[in-house]
Formats: sequence, structure tokens, C-alpha cells
Amino acid sequence: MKRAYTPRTPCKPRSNQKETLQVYCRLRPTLTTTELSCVRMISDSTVVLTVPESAVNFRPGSCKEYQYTFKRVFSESSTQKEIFDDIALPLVEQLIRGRNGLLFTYGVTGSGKTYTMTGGKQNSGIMPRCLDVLFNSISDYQARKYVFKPDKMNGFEVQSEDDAKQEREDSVKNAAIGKFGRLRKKESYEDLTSSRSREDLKVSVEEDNAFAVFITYVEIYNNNVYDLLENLSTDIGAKSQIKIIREDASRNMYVHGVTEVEVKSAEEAFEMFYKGQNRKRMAHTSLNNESSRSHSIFTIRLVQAPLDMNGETVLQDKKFIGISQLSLVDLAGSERTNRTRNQGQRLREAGNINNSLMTLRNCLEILRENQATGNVKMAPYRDSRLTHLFKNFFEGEGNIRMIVCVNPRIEDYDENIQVMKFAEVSQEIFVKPTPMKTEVSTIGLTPGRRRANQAYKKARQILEEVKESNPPPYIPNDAEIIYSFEPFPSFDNVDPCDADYHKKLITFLENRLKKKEFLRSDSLSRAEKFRAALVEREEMFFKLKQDCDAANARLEFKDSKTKVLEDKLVSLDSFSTTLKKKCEDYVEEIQKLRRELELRENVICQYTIEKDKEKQRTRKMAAKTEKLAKEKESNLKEKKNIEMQLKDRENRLRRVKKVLDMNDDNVRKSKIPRIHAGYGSDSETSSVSNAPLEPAVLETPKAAQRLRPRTVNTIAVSNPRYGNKRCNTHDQWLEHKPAILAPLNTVLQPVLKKRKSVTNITSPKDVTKTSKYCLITQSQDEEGVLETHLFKGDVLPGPGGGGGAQVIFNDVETLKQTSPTTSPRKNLFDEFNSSIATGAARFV
Ligand SMILES: Nc1ncnc2c1ncn2[C@@H]1O[C@H](COP(=O)(O)OP(=O)(O)OP(=O)(O)O)[C@@H](O)[C@H]1O
Repeated sequence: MKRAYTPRTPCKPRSNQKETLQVYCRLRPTLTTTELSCVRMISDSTVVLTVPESAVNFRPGSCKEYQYTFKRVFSESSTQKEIFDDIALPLVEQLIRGRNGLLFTYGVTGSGKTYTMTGGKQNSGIMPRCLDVLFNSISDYQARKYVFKPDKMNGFEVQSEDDAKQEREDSVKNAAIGKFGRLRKKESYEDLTSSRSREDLKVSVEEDNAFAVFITYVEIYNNNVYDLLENLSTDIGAKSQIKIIREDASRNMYVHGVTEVEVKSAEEAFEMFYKGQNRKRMAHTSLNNESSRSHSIFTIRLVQAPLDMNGETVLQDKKFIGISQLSLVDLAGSERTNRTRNQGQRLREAGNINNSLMTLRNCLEILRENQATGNVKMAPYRDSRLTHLFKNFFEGEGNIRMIVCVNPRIEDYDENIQVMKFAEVSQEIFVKPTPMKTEVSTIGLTPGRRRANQAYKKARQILEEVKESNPPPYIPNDAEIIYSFEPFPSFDNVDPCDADYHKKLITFLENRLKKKEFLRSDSLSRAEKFRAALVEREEMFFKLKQDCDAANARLEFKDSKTKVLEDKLVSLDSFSTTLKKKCEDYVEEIQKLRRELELRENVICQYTIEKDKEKQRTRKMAAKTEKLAKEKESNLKEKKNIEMQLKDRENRLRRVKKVLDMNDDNVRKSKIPRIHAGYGSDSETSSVSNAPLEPAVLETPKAAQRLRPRTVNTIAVSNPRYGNKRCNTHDQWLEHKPAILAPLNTVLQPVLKKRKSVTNITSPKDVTKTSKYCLITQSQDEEGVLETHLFKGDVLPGPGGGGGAQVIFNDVETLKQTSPTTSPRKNLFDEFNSSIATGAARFV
């Protein structure tokens, strides 16, 4: 076997504290048992590569082998647990002790880098196991969320409990709004966490410190840094921003503006990891179904700070904060493009991956050379984001470990050779450990204060629970446990002459003495403080007792006052009840009255309506009355006219009478029958009633004919002027009148000796046998005025001598009487009747 490359013995570290970069090799199992392998493990730390025929440097006939030595080589059958225990667990311990660590997997594509770093469901990789161990160790000593807060400049601040509480409440509200979405169900997080294999290991921690864990997850893709935990806007197609790498105040490199998530459990951290993993750029290539196209960097940052002297809250001083980080880097696989036959984007990605890996190799080579030769050649860290970000680690700060993953199949030989060479050389680089910032002794606080505080709280709780128990409860005194010293180192199998052991023992005893001294002085000062506090409490107690007595006296006084007030309250209560009752009665009464009022209002309303109607009727009546009054007035005027005419005629008649009187004698001789008829006005009536009437004698028929129909609206009386010469006592009168005639008695009746009254003429003989005819009609107008007409005429033989008769009317008389049913006229009517009666007596 020919050694192609003999690793140089690592350069002597300049200081004892320095360590070399540790490189491990892991062989991936072949897919099938028949698959040919070109890698062979010959010891725990050595592998041998056999040049296959397909290799570039294969020379026929020669069988070349290359041997490489690493810190440790893990065979194909090595478990994830073995890998973790050996490689990552020390890094977690160092993380808890405050030292930085960097672990990266390196190798050809498909060689098992992601598998080693993340693993699967049943075989958790390094990352979940690191989280498990970390949280197993610090879970009892975690600070409340947001007590430690990133200052956005790669550092942390410590917040007061109140501020942290406020921020917790705010974050709950923001989470409710749902801006920062949780993982989608379809993602594999739940599947992976539900039944994943967990680490039970625990590392001892500084109990008087409070811890908080923050995680970041970034990827370097095409030489750009992207934040995989960034809270992207909900807009469709929103892309994460390119982040830049900056140097902090302590000259450490960090990704500026990266999302740092505080996690309180491994599950929470794991959930965040898978959230980022879903965004990570993966692709299907001919060599790996799920090939990482970017370098992913998952960083766990552990922040710790001492508790205050009471062991209760974190010391509010930034300078005591200790920050350590463990970066787990899953590098993208190196690949030869002619083998992968990548094109387009995949080809560009491959180019970038290879470039950054090349830069990593260059930087480490220059670093190694510088350390070996003392040169100060500048390593091209800035050529790649990957080397730029971990510059501090490569320059010696922090612990670096590398796992070289090897797929032993012969197709990967050429690339594996390059990887092996680089990995072996990298082992020669030295790194120096970073000391933890916070040392207990520098703070000057009593160790064990967290436990002391817990014991104190426990004792108080016991006292609270059994306050009045007699005898007092037993309170366990944990002081010994709290302040106990570390046990003496074992003396078994110790060589008494071993100088190293002596040295260790002396150091141990010195530390123990120092601690004892510290505890004693601390105890004395505490005792002093306690005594002072006791005196102060005693004084306070005395003062409080006095206050209490005074308060008791006041209380008694107030009690008696209260009693008086209570009695008053009782009487007021009963009074109030009575008033309430009355009030209820009143309310009832009011309701009753209201109902009544409503009824009355309804009646009034109805009455008003009727009144309005009545008014309208009255108005109509008034109009009618007015109309009637006008009519009456016009009638009166007419009546007056008629009276005037009558008077005028009477005057004329009187003059005629005078003429007649003068020929009285002649008249008597003429034996003309006299007709007693009396009609006249009121004035005539009065004259009739005052003096006896003279019979009217018509000298000739012509004089009688001059009499015209006359209208009289006063009581009729017998008037001699109306005597008709033809109406002598020998004339046979036919009185034709209605069956029902208003009782006129003698008023309209001419005193006819021979008279025949009929209501209906049935035969002409009724007429021919008479010489005079009188037709009586009656009618009554609206005002109740009764008009009686008498149409008089002579009966003459009918023309031709056929035995018929004809009546020639030659006189008409009209009598108007007021209806006796109308009250104002009734008196007049009575007067008329009585006057008629008087007058009639005289005619007959
Ligand atoms: N030690 C192992 N035991 C069992 N299976 C393994 C082992 N290592 C890798 N594998 C399997 O090999 C396949 C490729 O592994 P992985 O994805 O981890 O490769 P990779 O180096 O990350 O590739 P790339 O660089 O392309 O991302 C996966 O299916 C993985 O399960």
C-alpha cells in the first residue's frame, strides 16, 4: 500500500489552551450489498481509498490506495447516537460552559451530510439531539421568556420582569392575529416530533444562572444569505430579503437583521427548524433525490446570566450576560458537473456551491500555513459568505469540528479524494477556546442562592398551609445541601508520588478553603444583616402593635356606631317598605285615573265631533231661516201692495155705496134679492164689529159684473157690497164642493135659501135644475195659509137646446186664512172665529 499523502504532525500549539480542528469521517452504507465500494475502514481513525478503474488517475496494472487518518472514523454501521455522543455532545457541554462551537458536515452530494445533521424520524441526527441535551440540562433554570432580548447587534439585553411580562402579553396578542404563521399540517414536523428518538442525556449547569435559548436558521444560496425564519409578508410571491454579514463590537461576525427566536423547549426549536427547512432550497438531482442546493446554518445561542442575591430574578446588568453559540452547518455537496449533467439553474447552483467550498478550502489552507510558518498571509474569507461568516472560528476562536461524509461507491471516488485531502489538512489548524464571561467569584454572590430561595419559598408555603398548627410544623433545613462543598476527589488507585495529582489536590483544597472562607464571611454578613433586620422588625412590630391597639379602639367605636346605624337602617327599611306599598297603591290609583281620563277624553272627543256636526247643522238652519225671512219679507211687501190695492178699491166701493145710498128708495122698490156676503180686511172686520153692516145692493147685473175676484187674507165677514142682483132668494144654487172642506161655517157660505150641495156631478140634470153654480176649492201653502176660492156663475141652457147646461162664471172670491195649527196665528184664528161667529149671527 502506498501512502499518497502523509499528514504532517499537527503543529505544536503556541499555548496549552489551543486545540486543533477536529475532523471525523463517516462512511455511508451502500445502497445494495452488490454495490462496489472504493473505501475501506482499516481502524477507528483510518480509511483507505482504492483507485477504481473509472477514476481519472487510474493507471492500468497498478493498484493504488490512499490512506487518510482522522480523529475518528465511523463505519457504515455507526449509529446516529454514536456520532452525536462522540462529536456533538462535547460541543453542547462547551456551549453550556459558555464556549462557541462550529460543527459542519462536508462531503460529496448524496454522501449523508443532511442525514447526519438532521436525521430522520427514528434516527434523529445531531441537531435534534443537541437541542434535547441542552434543554434537558437547563430546563429547571430557564429565565422567563423575553427577560433576555436580542439587541439586534449580535448582543443581548436583560429586561426587568415587568417589561418581559408586557412583551409576553403583546406577543400573545400578535400570535392571535396570526401574522407569524405556524407550520402547515402537511409539513413533516408533527410526524417527526411525535415519535422521534430523544436524547435523555443531561449536562450539569451553573444553577445560580438563568438561561435562555435563541435560534437562527439561515441559508447561503448562490453566495447570498437568506433568513429561513423570517416572517414573510402574507403577499403571494413575497421573497425573503438578502441579509448582510456584519461585525459586532467584539469583532464577531453575524448576520445582520436575522430573526432570532427564543425557544423554551426542544420541540419548539425543532418546530422552528422545520419551518425554516420548508423554505430551504432543495432539488431533485441525478445523484440525490433531495439535494441541498444551499449551505444551511442552524445556530443555537445560549444566553445566561447570574441570578441576583435573592436567587430570584436575573441580575439587571448587561455586563454579566454570557453568550455562547453552537452553529450546525449542513454544507451543500460538492459535485462534478460533468457527472451530474446539471443544466441551467442547477448548474449555476453547483458552480456557486463548488466556489464557496473552494474558498473554504483555500482559507483553511492559508490558515494552516500561517499557523505553521508564522506568516500573516490574508485568507480570502470575504470571497464567500460561508467563510466570511465563520471567519472568527477559523481564526482560532471557538471549537470547530468537521464531519466528512463519504459515499463509498466507486462513482464518487474522484470527488471523495479531494474531500479527504482537504479534510485531512484541515486537522492541522489550531483553535483556542473562548473563556466563559461570567465567573461566580467575580460577581461576589453566594453560590447556592437559587436553591436557598427555593428552600425559603417551600418553607413559607408550608407555614402558609399550616398556619395555626400546634406544635409548629417541621420545616426541612436544606442549608447543608445548598451550601455543601464538592466531595473530595477519590483516593483510590492514586499514586502518592504523582505530582499532577498533588497539584490537582492542592488546587481543590485551595478552592475549597476559598469557598469556605467566602461562605463564612457571607454567613457573618448575612447574620449581621439578619440581626439588624430583626431589630428593625421588632421596632416595627412594637409600633404596629400600638397602631393595632389604637385601630382596635377605633374599630370598637365604629362597631357601636355601626350598630346604631344598623338599627336605624332597619327602621328605615320598614318605613321604606310602607312607602313602597303606598307608592304601589298610588301607582295603581294613577293607572285607574288614567284609564278613566282616557274614557272621558274619548267621550269629549265624540261630543266635540257631534258639536261640530251640530254647528254645521245650525249654520245650515240659519242660512235656511235667513232665506225664509227674506221670502217672508218679500211676501209682506207683496201683501202690503195688495192691501193698498184693496184699500184703493174699498174707497172706490164706498164712493159707489154713497151713490147707491142716495138712490136707496129706488133700490127698495126694485125688489132685487140681497145677498149677504161679508169679506173684508182686518180694518173692515173691525168696522163690522163696531157697527152693523148694511146689505150691499147691486143695482144692475153690470154693476155686479164689475166686481172682480178679490183676494182677502183676513177674516171674512158678510159684506152687503157684494150683493149680486142675480142672487136673489128664488135662485136655485148648486154648491159644488170637495167632500172634505175646512170648517168655514157661514163665513164663505152665501146665505142661499135654495141650495143643493154636491161633491160630485153625476148627471147634467144636477146642473140644469139650478140657475146658479158655485164651485168651492181649498188649498194650503207651505206656511199653512189656507186659501178658499169660490167661483160663481150663472147656469144657462146648453147650445142647441139639447137639454144640457153651461155655466158662465162671473165672480170669484178668495179667502186666505192662517193655519190654526201655527201657534202665533192660532190666536188670530180664534179671534177670527169668534168675530165670524158674531158677524154670522147678524147675517143669518
Ligand atoms: N448513514 C446512513 N445510513 C442510512 N442512510 C443514509 C446514511 N447517510 C445517507 N443516507 C441516505 O442517503 C440519502 C442522501 O443523503 P443526504 O441527503 O443526507 O445526502 P447529502 O450529503 O445531504 O446530499 P446533498 O449534498 O445533495 O444535499 C438519503 O436518502 C439518506 O437517507
